[in-house]
Amino acid sequence: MKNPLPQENSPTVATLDDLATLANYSLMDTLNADPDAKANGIDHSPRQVFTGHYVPVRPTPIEAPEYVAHSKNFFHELGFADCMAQSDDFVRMFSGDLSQVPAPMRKVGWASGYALSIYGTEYYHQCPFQTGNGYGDGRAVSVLEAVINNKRWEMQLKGGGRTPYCRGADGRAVLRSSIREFLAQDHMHALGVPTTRSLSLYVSKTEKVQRPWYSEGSRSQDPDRMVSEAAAISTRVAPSFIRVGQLELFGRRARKQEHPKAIEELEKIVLHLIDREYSDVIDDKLTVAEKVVLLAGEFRSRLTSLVANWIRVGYCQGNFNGDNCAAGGFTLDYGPFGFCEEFNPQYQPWTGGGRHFSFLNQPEAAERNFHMLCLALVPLLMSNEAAQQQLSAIRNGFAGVMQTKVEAMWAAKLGLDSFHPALFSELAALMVQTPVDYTIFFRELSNLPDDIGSLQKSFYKGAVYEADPEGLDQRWSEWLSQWQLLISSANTARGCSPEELSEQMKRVNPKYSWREWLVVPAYQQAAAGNYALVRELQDVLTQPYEEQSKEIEEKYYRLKPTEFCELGGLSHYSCSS
Ligand SMILES: Nc1ncnc2c1ncn2[C@@H]1O[C@H](COP(=O)(O)OP(=O)(O)OP(=O)(O)O)[C@@H](O)[C@H]1O
Ligand SMILES: [Mg+2]
Repeated sequence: MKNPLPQENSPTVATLDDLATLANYSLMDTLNADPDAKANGIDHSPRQVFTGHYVPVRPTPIEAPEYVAHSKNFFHELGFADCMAQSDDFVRMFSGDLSQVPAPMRKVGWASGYALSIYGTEYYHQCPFQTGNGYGDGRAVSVLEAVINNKRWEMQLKGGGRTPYCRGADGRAVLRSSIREFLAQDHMHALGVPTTRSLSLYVSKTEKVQRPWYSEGSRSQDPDRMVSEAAAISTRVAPSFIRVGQLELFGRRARKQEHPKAIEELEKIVLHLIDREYSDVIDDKLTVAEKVVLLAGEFRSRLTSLVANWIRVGYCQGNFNGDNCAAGGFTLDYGPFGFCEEFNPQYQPWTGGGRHFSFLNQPEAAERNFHMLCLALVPLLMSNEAAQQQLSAIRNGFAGVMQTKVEAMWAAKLGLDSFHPALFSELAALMVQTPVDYTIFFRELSNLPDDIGSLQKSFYKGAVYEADPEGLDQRWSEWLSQWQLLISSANTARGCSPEELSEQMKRVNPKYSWREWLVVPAYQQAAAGNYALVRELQDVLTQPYEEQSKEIEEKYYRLKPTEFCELGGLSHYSCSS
C-alpha cells in the first residue's frame, strides 16, 4: 500500500514543447462531436446538447495566474521536470489559456455531457431544460491527451470556465476547494487508493468569485454568508474521465430511442471506455456482447475494491451519485468529501448528502451506481438473451462480492487472515460507544499493545464512556485479549513474527490521514498568499504510512480538539465548490 517511490530517472519532459510531442487526442478523434458545436470552442452559455459524446470548448483562463503547487510524485512518475510547473508556457496552458500551445497540441479542449442518478433513481430536473440535455461538465474542461511511457493520460482543468453544461453558474472553482481536491488526490494515491491524480494548481491574483460559506466559528448547518474567493484552476489526470453518469446518458437515449444514432453512440462510448480503462483485461477481438459482459464484471471488481479501500482509510465520498462515480473504478470529484476522525458508521460531512451516502453505507451507494451502469449497458445486449442473463448474474452478485471485500479489509486492518464476526461486532460497538479516533486506534493496534493503555490515546471519551469508564475499559481489555489470542494463533500458522505482523498492519493502517481542522488553516493562509502550510500538508499526506518526525507526529497524529466539533466548514459543509 506504500506510495511507490518516484522514478529516479532524469526527467524526459522538461518543456511544454516536449509534452506537445506526446499529444495524442484519441477521444476527440474517435468519438462524436456535438454537431451543433462551434469549431472555435467559444461555447460558454447554457444550451441543450442533443447528440455527440463531447463538445469542443475553449477554456476561459484565469487572470494573472500564480503557481500554488504541483504534484511532485506524479511529475516524477510521468518523467516531468519539476521546474516545468513554474515555466511560463506550462502555467499559461494549465491556467486555461490554450491560445499559444505548441502544435500538435490543440487550442480547443472538450467537455462531456452526463446524466444524473442519485442512489439508483434517474433525475432530469437538475438540468435547466428539464430534459437532461444540459447536464454535464459545467466547469471541467479536458485540454490534453498524451501517451507518456506507453500509458495514455487525459488532463482536465477543473474550474476552467463555463461550458454549455454550466447551468448558468460561473464555471469556476475557488482556491479553497481546489486546494482540498489537489491535496486529497495526492493523499489518496499515497494511501494506495485508486484516484484521479493531481498535476498542478494555479490561482488568480485578481479574479474573485462569490460562494456561500460559513462565518468564523459558525455552527449553522448551512453557510450563513457570501464570501468572495479567489478563482483557481487545478488540473487532474486520469486514463479517462468517463463516469457512470456518462454511460447512463447514452444508455437512456438508446433505451428511449431518442435519435437514430443513439444506440451507435452508446456502443462507441462503451468501446472507448474499454479501450481507455480495460484494454489490459478485455481482448479487443471479442464481440461487443462479450466485451460488455466482461466490462460489467471488471468494473464490479474494481468498484468493490475501491469502496473497501475507502472504508479502510476512513474516506467518505459524500456525494456518490452516478456522475461522481468514475467508470474506470477510481475516486473522482473531491467536493463534499471527508475523512472520518471520530468513528461513526453514519459519518457524512455534506449536510445535503443524507444517510445514503454516509461512511459505512458506501457499499450500498456503490451498488446503486453499479445497477445504473448495468441498466445503461442493456440496450447493447438486446438481441442476446444469454449475455443479458450473464449481465444480470453479475449485477445480482454485487452485494456478495462487496461483502467479501469489506470483510477481507476488516480482517487486514486487524492483522487477521479471516473475518471474525463476533470479534468485529464487539469492536464496532466499542468504537462507536467510546468513541475512538479511527486512524489513531488502528495505528496503535498495529503496535500489538499488551494492554489498552496506548489504545486510550485514540479515545474521545464521550457521554457513554464517561458514564462508566471502568466498565468500558473492562470491555476493551476483554476484546483485546480475544484479539491477542487470534493473532497469536494466526501468527503461528503463518510463521510470522510479531514484528512482521506489526509492519504488515502498518501498511494497511495509515498513521497520517486527512484532518479537516488541519487543512483549514492551510487554505486560509493560501488565501493570503502563503502556501507554506499547503506544501507541508502535501509532504505529510503523501507519506501516510511513515512514522515521520516527532514534530510532525505531535502536530498531525492527534485527536480532533473539541472546539472544532460541530463547526460549519470544518465538521460539515453544505457547499464545497
Ligand atoms: N461553478 C460552477 N460552474 C459551472 N458548473 C458547475 C459549477 N459547480 C458545479 N458545477 C456543475 O454542477 C454539477 C454537479 O457538481 P459536482 O459538485 O458534482 O461536480 P464538480 O465538483 O464541479 O465536478 P466533478 O464531478 O467534475 O469533480 C457538475 O456537472 C458540475 O460540472
Ligand atoms: Mg461532480
